[in-house]
This record gives sequence, C-alpha cells and structure tokens, in this order.
Amino acid sequence: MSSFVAGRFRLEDVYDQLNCGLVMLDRDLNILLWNAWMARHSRVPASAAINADFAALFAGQVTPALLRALDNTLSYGLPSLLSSALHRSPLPLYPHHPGGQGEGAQRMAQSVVLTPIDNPDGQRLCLMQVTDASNSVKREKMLLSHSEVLKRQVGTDGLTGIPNRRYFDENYTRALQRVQEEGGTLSLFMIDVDYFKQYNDLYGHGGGDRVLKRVAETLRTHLQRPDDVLARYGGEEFILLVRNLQPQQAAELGEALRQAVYQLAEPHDKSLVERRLTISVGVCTRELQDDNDGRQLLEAADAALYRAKLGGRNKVVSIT
Ligand SMILES: Nc1nc2c(ncn2[C@@H]2O[C@H](COP(=O)(O)OP(=O)(O)OP(=O)(O)O)[C@@H](O)[C@H]2O)c(=O)[nH]1
Repeated sequence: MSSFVAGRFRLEDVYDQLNCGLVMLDRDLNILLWNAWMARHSRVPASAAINADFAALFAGQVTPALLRALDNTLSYGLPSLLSSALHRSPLPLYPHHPGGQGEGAQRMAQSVVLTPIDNPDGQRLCLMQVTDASNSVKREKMLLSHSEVLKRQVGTDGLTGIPNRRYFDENYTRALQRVQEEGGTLSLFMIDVDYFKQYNDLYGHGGGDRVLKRVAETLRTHLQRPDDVLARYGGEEFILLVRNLQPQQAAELGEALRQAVYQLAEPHDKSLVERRLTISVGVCTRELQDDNDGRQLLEAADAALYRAKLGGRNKVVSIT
C-alpha cells in the first residue's frame, strides 16, 4: 500500500505540527529527520540534530534497551514497541514549559515505536515515533489507587471500620498455611457482646451501633503485631487471630480484652450480668498440622465462647 501527497504544502510543516516526536535514522544512526516536537522536548534544535550521530548526541542518556531495539530494527528489519509500562523514559525528553525548563526536571514518560523503512536504493532506515505517555501513566496510577481503595472497602466493615468477615476468611486461609509451613501456634478468639438484643431494645439501634463501634475500637487497641487480625465476624460478634501465643498468654489476652470492655463502663440496664456492657470470650490455641485443623479451630473457639456464655457471661474460656 502506498500513500500520495497532493496539493501545495511542505511535508516538513506537517511533521512540525505533529503532536509526537518523529526521527529518521540511517544504518549508522545518523539523524536524517528531527521534527519540532523532538527539538522542543529534547532541547536539541534541528540544526544541531540533523546529520549528528544519534548515539553520540545523547551519549549515556539513551537507555540500552532503546539502542538494542534500534539495532534490531536496522539490522534485521524488526519493528519494535517500547511501551511506557516497561520502558518509562528511553530518551532524555522533558515536558515542555514555555519560558525554560528548570534544573532537575523529570524525564517525560514515553512510548516509542520503531519501524524499519527499506529505501528503494537498498538502504534500511529506521523511523522512530515518540509519544508523550504522561497522561496514560497518570491515569494508570489513578486507576491503581482507586482499585486499592476499593479493595480496602470490600474488606472493611462499614459500621466499625475494622476488617469484615470476608477479609478475615481470606486472611485465615493464609495464616493457616503459614503456621503449617513455619510451625508455631494459632490462637483464635471469638468475642461476643452480652445481651446485645436487650441493649438494642433499651437504647435503640443507634445506641447499639455506637457501642459496637466503641467495642471494636477498644479491641483494636489490643492488637500487638502487624499480622494480628481482628474482624467483625457477625452482628455483635468479633474474631481475633493471633500467632505464636502459649495457651496461658492467650487466656491473659482474652482477659485483658474482657476487662478493657468492662472498664468502658457503658451502662446496660437490661443486662442480666451487671448494669454495664460486657463481653464473653472463647479462645482456642493450637498447633496446626493439616487443612481440617483450621475448621476445627473455629469450631473449638466457638465452643469455648458457648461455654463462657453458659458459665454466666462476662467471662473468658480458654481451651487447647
Ligand atoms: N445496633 C445493631 N444491632 C445489631 C447489629 N447487628 C446485629 N445486631 C443485633 O444484635 C443482636 C444479637 O442478639 P443475640 O444473637 O440474641 O445475642 P445477645 O442478645 O447478645 O445474647 P447473648 O449473646 O446470648 O448474650 C440482635 O438483636 C441483632 O439485631 C448492628 O449492626 N447494629
């Protein structure tokens, strides 16, 4: 396929109006074409670029990947694309700021396309098109941070702001694998607010929401290590996962949680325990050998919580 140019205009004017860089190089990397966009963004005017040796002109400033790609195009006739995702800034090009470019300006993110052009005289040339990829890099960054925010939202409980059950379930699988590989123990705490139905009945749903937030915040302050996971597991139920505690230490942590909520001194006039808000805690600490152990640990912690409830509530039951 060939194209034709009809009419009275100079092709150079067209090149200079293009919103992308256009460079033509011969086999020895001599520059045959250098449009105005290239001059603007490289700070090298066409008068200095034309007939200059491309590699020498930008000695040490062009990435080895671009030089390799140029060699492939000129030696073997292979087209090439250096995308900004993998090759951020192959050429020393800078955003154009009228009135001068400050020292230390950052290189422009670029996308470079190399196309072999076989001249009728048998000489192979390379056409290099350079586009400013800054906007797509910015867009990519924005999308990435949006998806990070969404990921966080999906795993967060809307009321309390702590991780939700979905987040917990995903983390639990990972924690089980880690304990199976590295050894040690896993302690699972099931924490439940006592007589919460009655609390709602007396103080209203809004009052219930408020204390749930307060309880979550109080439990959160007891996390000690970055891989401790506290989540809202259901309505007024929380779950906590802690690695490498001895059963005695797990019982002590459970007791610290119970006391911390007790000391909030939130009135609960309909509680059959005391006239303040309390929690019951069931905890199970185990070493894990196989995949079923994860399910059994959950069931055991749940059974421990049930015993704490049966035992009068406002209690910690720790089992192994
Ligand atoms: N305010 C509020 N209440 C909730 C929320 N989620 C669940 N609940 C309420 O929590 C209560 C849980 O009641 P139950 O499961 O009977 O437990 P309980 O009253 O705490 O009794 P015990 O656990 O046996 O001490 C129900 O009344 C639910 O409506 C929430 O997000 N906000």
